[in-house]
Formats: sequence, C-alpha cells, structure tokens
Amino acid sequence: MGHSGNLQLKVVNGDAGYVLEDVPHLTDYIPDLPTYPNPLQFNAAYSVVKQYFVNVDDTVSQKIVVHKDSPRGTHFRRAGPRQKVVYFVSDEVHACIVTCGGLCPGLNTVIREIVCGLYHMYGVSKILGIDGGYRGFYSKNTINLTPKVVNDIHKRGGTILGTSRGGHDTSKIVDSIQDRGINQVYIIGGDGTQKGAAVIYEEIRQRGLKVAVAGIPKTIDNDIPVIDKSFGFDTAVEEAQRAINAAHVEAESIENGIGVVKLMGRYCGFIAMYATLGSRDVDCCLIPESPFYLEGEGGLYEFIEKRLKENGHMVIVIAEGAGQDLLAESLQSMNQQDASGNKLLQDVGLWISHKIKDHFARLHKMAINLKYIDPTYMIRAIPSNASDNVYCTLLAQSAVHGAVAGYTGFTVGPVNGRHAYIPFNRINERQNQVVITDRMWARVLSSTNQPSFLSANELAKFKREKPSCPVVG
Ligand SMILES: Nc1ncnc2c1ncn2[C@@H]1O[C@H](COP(=O)(O)OP(=O)(O)OP(=O)(O)O)[C@@H](O)[C@H]1O
Ligand SMILES: O=P(O)(O)OC[C@H]1O[C@](O)(CO)[C@@H](O)[C@@H]1O
Ligand SMILES: [Mg+2]
Repeated sequence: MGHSGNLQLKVVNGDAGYVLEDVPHLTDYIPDLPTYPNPLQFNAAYSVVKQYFVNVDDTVSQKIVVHKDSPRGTHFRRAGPRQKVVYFVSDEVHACIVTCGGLCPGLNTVIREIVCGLYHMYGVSKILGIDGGYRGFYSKNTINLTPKVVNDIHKRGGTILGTSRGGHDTSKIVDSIQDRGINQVYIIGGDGTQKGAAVIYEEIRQRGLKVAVAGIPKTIDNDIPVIDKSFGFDTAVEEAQRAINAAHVEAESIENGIGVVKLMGRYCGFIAMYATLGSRDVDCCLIPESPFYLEGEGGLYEFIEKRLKENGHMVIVIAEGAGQDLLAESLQSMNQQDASGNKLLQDVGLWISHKIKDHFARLHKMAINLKYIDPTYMIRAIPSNASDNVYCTLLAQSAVHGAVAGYTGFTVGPVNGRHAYIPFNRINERQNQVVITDRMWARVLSSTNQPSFLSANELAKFKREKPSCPVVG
C-alpha cells in the first residue's frame, strides 16, 4: 500500500482500486506519543462483547453497489473503540462541547451521550459546555457538564448550550482552547460548522497541540455529503406530516381547497421530498433542485387547475429554497445574508400562495380556497424521536472513541449503515442535494403525479451535469 497526500489529505491506495481516505491522527504531528490500554476492556457492560475493539485495518466502503470488475473504490476508517488510547484516561482528558448553526432535533441527545460516553466508558469528568456557539469560546462563560446535569436533556428540543451563527474567530477560539487546557473538542453543527471545525483543527495542528477535534454533523436540511442521513432529519419529516395532514384536512373540506405547506431546505429539498413520500396526500412537491414555472402549458397553474377539476382539492409542499429565481424576478431581490454568510431567502410559501390566489382571481373561472401553513421552525425545535435518539447515541460514542484513540480532524457519520471517521475535506467539499435524475425523485413524481416542469432539453442537461448520488436515494 502506498501513502500520498499533504497536511489535509491522508490517502492510502491499495489493491484493486481500493482507496482509503484516512483521517489525521495526533501522532502525525506529535511523534512518540505514549499509548495506553483502552480502559473499556474493564467495563462490565462491554465484557460480553465478543470483539471489544475495532480492528485497526477495518474500513467502510463508500460504494455499496459494485460490479464484478469495478474498482473497490473509496473507503473510510471504521469508527469504534480502539485497543490503544493516547490519553491517560481518565485524568488527562479535558473535553469541551459546542453547538453551532440552526437548531435540529437531537442536539441535546448528542450532548448527553458525549458526556455520558466520556464519563461512563472512559471515566472522564472534566467536560465543559461552550455557551452560544463558536463565539462562546472567547466571549461567554462555560458550563460544567456531568451525567447528572445532562440526565434528561434529550427530552427537550433545542440545545442546552445555546447556538449562534457567525462569530468564528479561529485564533481566539484556539487561544481559548489552549488557555483552558482543553484537549478534546467536540463540535456539533452543519456544513458551516464543519468548515469552522476544519480550520480549528488546522490551527491546532500548526501550533502542535495535543488536542483532538471531532465533528458531529448536524443539519435538519440533510445537506451534508457522504453520510447516509443527518440526525434529526427523520424527526423533522415526521413532524412535517402533521402540517401536511392539516393542509389536507383543510383542503378536502372545502370546494377547490388548496393547502400549501412550506418546509425547511435552504439549498436542498430532502425534507420536502421525504415528507411528500411519507404522506401520500401531497399533489405537488417543489424543491430548489428542480426548477418550475407558473404560467402556460405544463406550468404550475395549469396543473393546479387540472388537479382541482379531477379531485376538488390539492396539497402543495414547497421547500423554502424552491423557486427563488422566480421570486427574484417578481420581487426586488434582497441579497441579504445571515451572520454566517448564508443567503437570507424570501418567503416562497407566502409568495406562491399570493400568486396562485391572484391567478385564479384574475381568471374568474374557478373560485379557489387556499390555506397556507408554515411549520418551518416547529419541525426543528422539537426533541428527537426514538430512532434519532439511538442514532445520536451512536454518533456521540463513535466521536468519543475516535478522539480518545487520538484521531482528529474528522467528522463522524454512517456510511452505508456503518459509522466511519470521514476527513473534514470530504465533508466540506460540496453540499448534498437531491439529484433529480435519480430514482428517488422519480418516486416522488410518480407518487404525486405532478409534471416534472422540465423540457426534454433541460432534462438532458441535468443528466449531463449531475452525477448520480451514490448515498441518498
Ligand atoms: N468557512 C467557514 N470557516 C469558518 N467558520 C465558518 C465557516 N462557515 C461557517 N462558519 C461558522 O460556523 C458556524 C455555523 O455556520 P452556519 O450558521 O452556516 O450553520 P451550519 O453549521 O451550516 O448549520 P445549519 O446550516 O444546519 O443551520 C458559524 O459560527 C459560522 O461563523
Ligand atoms: O432562521 P435561522 O435560525 O437562521 O435558520 C433557518 C435556516 O436553518 C436551516 O434549517 C438549516 O440551514 C435552513 O433550512 C433554514 O434556512
Ligand atoms: Mg448550513
């Protein structure tokens, strides 16, 4: 096997096209680090486990569908407890946890399980909660986290640590880490947060500090690539059903009733797509990845008229990032950004509701009754459901095992069902989006029976431009 790469990339090439995109280890820049036996082997709960520790050579394959002669492809290091650890646990570890970006169901569960994992599996009791996101490192007080403090936080929505956008000052953050003697940093957040985690890791490495940096991916939008799905996503999709049900009940109770539901999804339509497929009451799902138009043959107005004539009512689900080009045409574009530099979107749900009402009022041939439901924050401010709780537990424990073993500069997450350590650069190189030329979007179209709103030429263009998504869908 041959190694290649620089500070960022640790790539190992093997036989038959096998590629390991490995994560950094503290020993990459701190030679001769002493190691210690993993204390987990004395843990009563784990004594029944046949194979305590993950084999050092275990990797997780990114490509699950293979052909007889195809190369073995990209792999990631398998997550889990290691035989040797690089911290003299429990005394040496001083950990901290921070949550950044928007809320997401399960944040408190991940915090709880990092604290309980560190404490119960590795005997760590020095764990600080950073208050209010990245800027909390240098401008706020910290909170001492113990299993007792976090005991029932998973039953609450939000994050007990608070969160924020903006305020990432790398050198101030690393100064604070250094000054406080912190040597494990757990960073929970979305795409922006993981980019922030990558630069924190780089700065720590430049300074030669024995500090492990572990990212736990959080995004309600499911826009983080490589991993199967982000935590809280299922809970959000489930909660979205309540809004869709309400829209459906309202719409079918009145002549020519239309229920419009806006769901989150700034740049991608995963929530809208899964909520639509989960519901079966949705007649039209509009997402940022699939352009649509209103007027004329094959447009949205024509489809609404047809569906109302057929069924007497209809439900439209629209992701917040859908149709932004149309909004920009008809409204003056604001071009505003939030504190993290994310584009602030105009309310497409409200806009489309007005457009539909105006259109049918102008036509005079069909009186419609439109109800607009906007549950956007309700679907992310709730506690996570049971399966997300289990998922959060695995993420937290995998992150803890990795950091204690000396891995750093990684985001943890499931790849084809197996948890893996994924290098930051892989997580940060692109955003996950619905690929409308994949089967999952076709399933939506065939479930709603809506038009694709794409001409043959546009479809061909999409097929050329967008590679098939190997993970989601
Ligand atoms: N390129 C970057 N480099 C350093 N820090 C960044 C970068 N992008 C974003 N951040 C920081 O990460 C934090 C969170 O970013 P952001 O507000 O975009 O949310 P997010 O993590 O993407 O979560 P979500 O989009 O799911 O709400 C902010 O404090 C922001 O300053
Ligand atoms: O209003 P906030 O807190 O900035 O969050 C809104 C954004 O957060 C997200 O949930 C995640 O990025 C987006 O879908 C949404 O645009
Ligand atoms: Mg983001």
